[in-house]
Formats: sequence, structure tokens, C-alpha cells
Amino acid sequence: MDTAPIVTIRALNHWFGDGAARKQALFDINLRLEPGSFTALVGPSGSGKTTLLTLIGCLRMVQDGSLRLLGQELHGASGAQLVAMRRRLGFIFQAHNLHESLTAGQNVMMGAQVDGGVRHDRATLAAHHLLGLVGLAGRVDYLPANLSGGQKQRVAVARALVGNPDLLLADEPTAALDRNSASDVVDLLRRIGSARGMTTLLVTHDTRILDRADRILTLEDGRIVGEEDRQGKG
Ligand SMILES: Nc1ncnc2c1ncn2[C@@H]1O[C@H](COP(=O)(O)OP(=O)(O)OP(=O)(O)O)[C@@H](O)[C@H]1O
Repeated sequence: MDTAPIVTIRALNHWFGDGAARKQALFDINLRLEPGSFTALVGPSGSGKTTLLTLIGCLRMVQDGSLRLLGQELHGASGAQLVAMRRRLGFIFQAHNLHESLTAGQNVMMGAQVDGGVRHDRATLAAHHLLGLVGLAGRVDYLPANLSGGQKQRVAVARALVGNPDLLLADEPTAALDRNSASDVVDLLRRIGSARGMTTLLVTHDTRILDRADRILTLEDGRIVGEEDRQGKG
């Protein structure tokens, strides 16, 4: 098994705005994510969590410092290279972002096709398999409007995982869920993630996720101010 870090960040800084409005959002971030690890990123509102997640997710250009993702340096990477790298990642956001006019199965297939460019029949099989894993085998043909909040978020989990990502990035994936649905989603992420050797980085305030994380990183005012290794405690 390849044991090279999935993400290695050195002396990363990031700014928003220009001229007098220019404001630094991240300061001297240094970080490694090892293969298969499950890391939670916490911190107050405005501390830079989403900025860091979107830089790692190739959704922003790296301005200063080094960010190596899956062996490739993102500082100086072209737009096309960032798009190619994004195909190797899975994303889950607080709002599930499902297409309302597509069924659960079709929504998950979007993940397979967009992320892997796989053939239609294989994408269908993969979508059905994933929906089974998240406990929605009987809901493949349902539209999102006919699913509960927890079920919709489980469809979003299936969609993020169907492309077999090397790295899963999630921004408050359980924030909109009730207690039971949130626990289900966390269990799923841990179980499927560890079965596949996937690396996971989540922004969260949810103690149910923090209890299960291998590692908790705390950001404050754009700096990493805390790092708790919880391996073996979860
Ligand atoms: N597109 C943007 N333009 C200008 N400033 C931004 C932009 N995005 C974020 N910022 C600023 O960068 C800082 C970090 O924001 P970020 O969204 O990363 O924080 P966060 O920790 O994710 O917050 P929250 O928990 O509220 O989502 C904040 O001061 C924010 O105002």
C-alpha cells in the first residue's frame, strides 16, 4: 500500500480582496493527511476552515506556499490540472445539492460519470450498489422531494463516494440533520471510508463526528492552533 501522504501543505498563506481591502485568511498552514485517516477541522466562524478545504479541493488557486495533493503540486497548477485533480476527490456539503428533477439513482450516477467518465451500465451498477450501502436500496427511483433530510444527505454521501475518491472533503455534512440521521451519516462515512482506504477531511462542529475522528485540527484567525491525535480513542 502507498504510504505517501495524501495531502502535504507547507507554509500556505491565502488572501482575499485587493488593495486596501486585501485581507489575509490563512497564515503559515503546515499539515499532512495520511492515507486512510479521518480528520476533523474545527474552529470559530471566519477562522478559515472553508478556505482551507476549498484550496485542498482544487476549488481555489493556491497563492503562496506549497500544497501537494495526491503527489501533485497545486501551486502553479493550470485550471485544467485542477479540474483533473477534482475528479479524484469526493465532496459533501451541508446543503445536499441534489438535482431535484433527477431520481436518487440518477443523482448518484452524476457522481460516477462526472468523476470517473465510466460507462453508463457500470455507473448504474455502482450507483445502485452505493445506495444499497447507505440503506436506500428501495429509494433508487425516488425524487429528492420525496425523501427525508437524512435520506437526501445519504444520497449525497453515495454520490460523493461513487467515483471511488482518494480523498473525501466534507463541509458540515451533518449540520442540517437530526440526531439519528447525523449518526447514520457519520457511521457510513467511517465504515465505507475505512473499507476503501479513503482519506477524509471534514469541517464540523458536530460532537458525534469529533468523537469518531482520528485527529482534530483547530483553526483560529487563519492559523492552526491545536492538533489532537485521537487514534485508538474513537
Ligand atoms: N470570497 C471571499 N471574499 C472575501 N473574503 C472572504 C471570502 N471567503 C472568505 N472570506 C474571509 O476569509 C475568512 C475565512 O473565511 P472562511 O469561510 O474560510 O471561514 P470558516 O471558518 O469556514 O467560517 P464558517 O464556520 O462561518 O463557515 C473570513 O474572514 C471571511 O470573511
